[in-house]
Order: sequence, then structure tokens, then C-alpha cells
Amino acid sequence: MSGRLVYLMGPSGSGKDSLIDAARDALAQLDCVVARRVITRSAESVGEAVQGLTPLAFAELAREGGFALSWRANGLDYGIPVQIDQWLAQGLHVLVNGSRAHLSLAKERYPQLLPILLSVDPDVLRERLHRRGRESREEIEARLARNTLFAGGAVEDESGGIFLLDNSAELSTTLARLLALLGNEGIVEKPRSA
Ligand SMILES: Nc1ncnc2c1ncn2[C@@H]1O[C@H](COP(=O)(O)OP(=O)(O)OP(=O)(O)O)[C@@H](O)[C@H]1O
Ligand SMILES: O=P(O)(O)OC[C@H]1O[C@H](OP(=O)(O)O)[C@H](O)[C@@H]1O
Repeated sequence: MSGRLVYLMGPSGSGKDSLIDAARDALAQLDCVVARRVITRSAESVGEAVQGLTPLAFAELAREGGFALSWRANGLDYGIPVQIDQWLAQGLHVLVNGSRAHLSLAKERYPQLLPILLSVDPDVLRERLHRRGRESREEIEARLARNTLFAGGAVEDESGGIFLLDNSAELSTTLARLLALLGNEGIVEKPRSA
């Protein structure tokens, strides 16, 4: 039986990495693996544990079929290693930190994927990006501007089967709601044989 791809997306700064980190132990109990992304981001950047590659090395890996999913955003290339297909085939669930713009292509490859959109109040988002301090002021403005591409669009629409998760308040509240959602979708701890 194959596992389910959990596709977590949302604006830069909405808290995807924080939520994934907070959920890591609980996800392991649910046989849900978190995919490690490959990003052409400099190794000095603060943030999630990713594999950093040069644009050239990234392109080479993409040509060799190394990515199950890949996209370009915020001036960077992002890739999800093709290894996730093995995990899914083994019955493990896989959570990816995805891109809103890439959702429709991701759905083509993984029709059963569970799309979750993390959102946050715009003023809170700006404040969190500045406080995190990973990007320059200009880069932060570009990231905030990118959100207008999605405002009011299909990706915000729950009727398209996308689950909306608000992270404007406490992370622990968002975590509890994420785990409840996964449970409702049948992603539950498997009974262990003695
Ligand atoms: N519920 C929350 N309450 C307060 N601060 C939060 C909350 N969730 C996340 N943060 C903080 O907001 C900032 C952005 O969070 P995070 O880096 O997890 O976002 P992200 O969606 O992964 O962004 P990106 O896509 O750019 O990597 C971080 O400094 C994080 O500590
Ligand atoms: O704007 P959209 O298409 O949703 O996504 C763009 C990409 O930017 C963010 O990454 P990061 O802030 O560079 O870590 C997201 O995680 C995503 O991968």
C-alpha cells in the first residue's frame, strides 16, 4: 500500500519550517517522513536543514532525474529528492515543504496528495520575516509582493480540496490542528505487532 504525500505550502514566513520542526516527533509516530529539500541557497542562511547546491549542480541533478518535484521561486531553485517515491511505495507518508505555484504540477504526479495551506495575518507575516532576518529588506519586500500572485486565487480556495491552517497565533495551536487534520485524513499511527 502506498503512503500519502502531505504537501504543506504557504507564504514565506508563514511558519512551515517551524511547524514541521514542532511536528517532527509526532510525524515519526505516524510513519510520516519529512523530505529534506535541496535549495540553491547559501549554506550560511539561517533556516531549515537543507542540502545547499550551486545552480549548476542543481541543474545537473535535475537532468539526472534526481528530483520528484522541483520549482523556482524567490530567485532560488528548490528540489524534492526522488527518493520520496521509494518511501511512498513502502507505505510511508511523506511531508514536503512545497510551493503554492507548483501545486497543480505536484497534483499531476501525486493525485492523492493532501494539500495544506498555512496562512498568517499579513502584518504578522511582515513582522516575522523581519524578525527572522534571513533575507535583506529588499528580499523580504519581494517575498511579500509575491503573495499578491496568490491572493484571492484558486490556491486559497478550500473548495479545491485545500485545507487552510492559520498560524497567526500560537504555534502549539497550529500543531494541534495539523495533527487533527492528518488524523481525519486517515494518517494515523499504525498498530505495532508485539
Ligand atoms: N506561531 C508562531 N508564532 C510566533 N512566531 C512564529 C510562529 N510560527 C513561526 N514563527 C516565526 O516566524 C518566522 C518564520 O517562520 P518559518 O521560518 O518557519 O517560516 P517558513 O514558512 O518556513 O518560511 P520560508 O518558506 O521562507 O522558509 C520564524 O522566525 C519563526 O520562528
Ligand atoms: O511562493 P510559493 O510558490 O508558495 O513558494 C516559494 C518557495 O519559497 C519558500 O521557501 P523559502 O522561503 O525560500 O524557504 C517556500 O517554502 C517555497 O518553496
